[in-house]
Parts: sequence; structure tokens; C-alpha cells
Amino acid sequence: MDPKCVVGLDLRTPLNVSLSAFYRRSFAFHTVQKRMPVILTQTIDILVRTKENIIKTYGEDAREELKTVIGELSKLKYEIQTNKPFRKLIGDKWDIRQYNKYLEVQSAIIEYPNYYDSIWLHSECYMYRRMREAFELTNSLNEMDPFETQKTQSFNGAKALMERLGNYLLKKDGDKKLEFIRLLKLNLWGNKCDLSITNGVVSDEMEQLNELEDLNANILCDHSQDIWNVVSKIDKSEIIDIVLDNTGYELYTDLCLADFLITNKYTTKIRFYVKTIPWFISDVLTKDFYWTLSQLNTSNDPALRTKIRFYVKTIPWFISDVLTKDFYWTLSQLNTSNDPALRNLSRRWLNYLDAKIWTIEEHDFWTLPVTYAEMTSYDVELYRKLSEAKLIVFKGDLNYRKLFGEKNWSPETSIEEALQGFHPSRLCSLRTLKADIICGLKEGVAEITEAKSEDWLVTGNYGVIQFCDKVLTV
Ligand SMILES: O=P(O)(O)OC[C@H]1O[C@](O)(CO)[C@@H](O)[C@@H]1O
Repeated sequence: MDPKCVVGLDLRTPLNVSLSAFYRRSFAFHTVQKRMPVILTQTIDILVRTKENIIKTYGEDAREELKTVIGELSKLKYEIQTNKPFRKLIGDKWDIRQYNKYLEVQSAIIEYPNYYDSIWLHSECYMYRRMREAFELTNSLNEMDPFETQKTQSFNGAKALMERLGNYLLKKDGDKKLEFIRLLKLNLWGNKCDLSITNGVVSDEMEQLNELEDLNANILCDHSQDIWNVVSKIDKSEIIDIVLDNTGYELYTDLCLADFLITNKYTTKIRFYVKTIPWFISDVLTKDFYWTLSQLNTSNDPALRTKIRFYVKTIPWFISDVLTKDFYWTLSQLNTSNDPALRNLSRRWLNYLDAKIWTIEEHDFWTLPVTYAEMTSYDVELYRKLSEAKLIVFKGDLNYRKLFGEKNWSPETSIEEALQGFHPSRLCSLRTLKADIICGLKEGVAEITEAKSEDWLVTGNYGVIQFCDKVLTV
């Protein structure tokens, strides 16, 4: 950062206060100062390196517009590094209006909301939304996902692991509860693999995810049994909602969990909530969902290819030219595993989608810079929709921050208190710790963990499986 811009206090975030880069010993500060500019640099770098391919895909007009986008991203990086105030977003889409409204509200609290003085959630979400704006304002690159290269690499890097999990899933086991809890934990550790924390690098550590038993000690709060109690009593006609996080290995573990729930008839419908714009590098978009399924199949299977074409024709969001092209591009790139287990699973999953047993849900709310306690003020319909579910599963760190109000709670604060009134239905959170916010721990757990590992809150080495059964409908 420009030395003239040294801001804030040389402190950790005080208790019960919103996370903010204003506290220079916080992960928010590290993120704004180091991680966010790096993410922009890397994105620019990939755009420059893949320029010719981009032009091939999006047409000759993209040549000039790509320069404009790169210019905008460089400017954004400069604004972060020099702590410029946030400006209003350009456009009239629903989410843009909400961002601009939120900025006005914040301006009444801080004179010029900016990266270091604002709530961390605002700073970080604003950066990703501004990145999206740079593409949105072009004609030719409007639909482009700048993180696609990283997503593809991450998926390819995790294939061996996926094959192993796929084979595990297809094996029958006597004890459903044990099977479920094992899948829940695999799913939890799958959240370690997000690209915004590893800067797009797929770590070899993922290999260790198989060593589930060894990792039990790293689960600081484990409500698996409570979740099982809800799941195993679910009436056949009821819904389970999964608010997705990252694509790649994590999405695969989500699909495996959902497969278990449907195949064993613990529910009849699963709704997957995806993001509507490229988000925190690796968050799942609709196209990533389908791309993942297509990758799990072999291109040598003509029956399946026909099936996938059917989807392109019937699913509205694939009507968009670019997405369709994108989809066929990925099909042509199929370098998939020859593993029969994966092929079986993906065929089954396409059938679930076809029969609407699984649905993909798009809502712009998920990429607003607000917490979930604020959902009723921004999108009450979404709150009501979530209330239809028997259980809502929230995946990952960013969802955790939004669930628990982006505040530095005392670690022993109850989950219910930290949810601050957000109870659309019974909910659970599966999250590896990548930010300095935590609640719902038993007395002493935080201290013991901190003594073992000073940076326990941010490495992703620890996780929580937390549950709340309070329901408050509106
Ligand atoms: O993909 P996840 O689990 O939401 O993690 C991403 C999050 O982790 C962080 O890298 C740290 O909180 C954020 O920048 C982001 O909130």
C-alpha cells in the first residue's frame, strides 16, 4: 500500500465488532493489502496470456474490449492499493441497485466507504462485483468468466481423488448413518480446496483428505449427529437446500452428498443454489455445474453425448450463445477419466436434473455484500423459499461469514445468537476456517487450538460442522 495511506489501528479485531481491514492484525487487513491485489494481478495475467484464445472464442471485437477490461482491472487494483473510496456501480440491474443502495447506507456511517475502513465483506464483495462490471460493460465479453482457466486446472488436478470418492459412493455399506457422516466430513474437507485462498493452486494436501479419521481432531465443533437426526427423519416429499460454494473437488463432494440423500430416499428434492456472476474465483455458476457433469463422462459414450445435447436445448440459461458454445467447447475438450464409477454417477445425476429431483437455483442475493440476517430486507422471497426446506446446508467460509454477521464473536457465543435472527429453516454450516470469525465452540477449545497453531482461524486446517434447529418464518 502507498505509505501515505497507512490507515486503521495496529490491533486485532476487538470482540463483537465487524471484521474490517481497519484492524491491521486481522485477516481482513492481510486480504485487502495482499490477497486482493494478487488476485487482480493474476486475473490480468491470465487474460493477457490467453488473449488469442479469448478472441477466438468471443470474436474479433473482443480484441479492443479486452484491453479495456484489463485497463479497468488495473485501475481497480490501483484503487485498492491507494484506498480510494468506493464508487457507485454502473447499470440498472437489481443487484447493482442493491449495491448502490448499500453504499448510500454505509456513507451515512463512514463518510467515504473504502477498502480499509468498511466492513471487510463490503470491500471484498465490492472488488468481485467491480471485476464483473468490467466485463459486463463490454459487448463481446459480457458473458466471460475470467476464472475459467483456474477452475479447469483445479478440476483436472482433483480427478484422481474424485475417482476414489466415486468408487466409494457406489459401494454399498450397511450402516447408513456412518456412511452419511463420512460423506459429511469428506464434504467439509472438500471446502479446503477453494481457489481464492490458494491463489488458484491445487494443493497436494488434497490427497490427505482421504485420511478422514485423522482429521476428526481438527473438527472443532461437530454436530453431525444432529444433522443426521434431521436428515434420517425427512419425509419423502421434503426439500433439502444446498447453498453451494466452490466448483471443482468441493462441488463434486456436494454432488456425492446429494446423491446419497436421494439414492437412499432421505429426501425427494434437492435444490442447489449457485452464483449468478463469477465470484471469489472458484464459486459455482450454473455453467460450472453442467461443465462438471460433462467432465465426469467420457466423450466416447454416444448415448451420453446425446443426453447432454438435450440439456443444452431445454435448459433456459444454455440458450445464451456464449454459454452453449462454452459448453460444447468443454465437451470437445473432454479429457475425462475412463473411470466407470464416475461415468455411472454423472449419468445418474443428469437424470436427477432431467426429472427435476435436483434443481439449480439462481438468485442475485448471494453476491450482495450483506449478511444473511439482512436477507429479509433485500430478498424476502428468497427467505420464504428457503423456509420450504427441511434443512439448508451452507457451504464454506464466505457463507459462514455472512451467516454469522461478519463479526468477531467470542468463540463461545451460541450459534443462535450469532445468527442474529436468520432462521428460515433448520440449517447447518460445513466450513473450513479461512477467516478470523468463529462461534459455537465449547469453553476452552479456542485457547487450546490457538496454543497448537497461532493462525488456526485462517489456514483451512480446522473445520466446523454446525447446526441450528430454530425456525422463524416470515
Ligand atoms: O470458498 P470459501 O470457503 O467461501 O472461502 C473463501 C473465503 O475465504 C477467504 O479467502 C477468507 O475468508 C475469503 O477471501 C473468502 O471469504
